[in-house]
Amino acid sequence: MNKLVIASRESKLAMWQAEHIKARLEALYPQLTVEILGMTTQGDQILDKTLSKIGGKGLFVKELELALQEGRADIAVHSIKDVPMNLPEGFALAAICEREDPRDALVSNRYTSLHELPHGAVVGTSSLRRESQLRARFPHLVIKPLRGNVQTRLRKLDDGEFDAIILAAAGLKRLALSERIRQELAPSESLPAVGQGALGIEIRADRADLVALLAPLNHADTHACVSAERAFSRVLGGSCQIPIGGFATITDDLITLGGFVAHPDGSVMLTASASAPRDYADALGRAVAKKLLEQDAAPLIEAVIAEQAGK
Ligand SMILES: NCc1[nH]cc(CCC(=O)O)c1CC(=O)O
Repeated sequence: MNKLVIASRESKLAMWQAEHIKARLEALYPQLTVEILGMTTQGDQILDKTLSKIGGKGLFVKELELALQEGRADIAVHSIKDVPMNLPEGFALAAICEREDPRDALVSNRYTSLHELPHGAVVGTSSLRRESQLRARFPHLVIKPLRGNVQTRLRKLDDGEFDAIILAAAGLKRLALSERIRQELAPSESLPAVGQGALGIEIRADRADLVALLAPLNHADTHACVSAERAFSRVLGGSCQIPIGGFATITDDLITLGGFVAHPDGSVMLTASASAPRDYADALGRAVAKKLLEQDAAPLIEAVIAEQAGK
């Protein structure tokens, strides 16, 4: 193989990620030419509705998968956070790359921490996960929807529409915008989204030729943690239609996974955690999900989905 095409969304962050993978592949394989095919997805076009109402994460990956299907591209680079827990038939994740900072970050032009935000302060986020955790701890804040790519969200903050916004630290760091971060939120304050901060490389499942080529991009520890998180979310039907978070760390080959599901208003917050050896990542994810189901997560999730559909 002497030429490889990467399918990517066209946002600055997605392009940074694609360029990053291109540079890594070219360093590994000096004879390989890597091109980037930028494309707009439905998720990028529909900005007036929250993701949970327009069909969720799949909208960011479908067009890229079509390019793989039709042979216009060989691999697709995604924020793994945006990749549905179940890939469509015929696709596979060939690598999960080393995680950037997994935390959520507070960005504001006036306040330097969540605790400083006064009664009635307006915080922008369209993530039900971020919203539920904020409302549970800070019921005096007003949460308003905020969509668009990272630059769009920062512009809306700077235009004065919000007192603060919450973004993933990883996206800001990759775009060299870390100076915008006022506070990194510890996982105990804002449990990250499943897969947050990690990149996933998707291929057509029949492209066995790519598996060995991409193997050096896989990061074993990140892969183990993200597998546990995704197995957890998969059991609970995780998507951006429900407030759900899952975050795993690994030390000495032992993975520790914490997860939650909640009501968007923060009135109910079910949490669970467990540890397991690295070879049992999927089983660990399922076990933590089972602990939540034992706390009656299923009727909560059902009620939340029904409420969201009615909005
Ligand atoms: N939902 C959009 C999205 N998908 C991936 C990232 C960047 C961080 C990452 O790689 O997880 C973001 C932006 C954000 O949540 O602030």
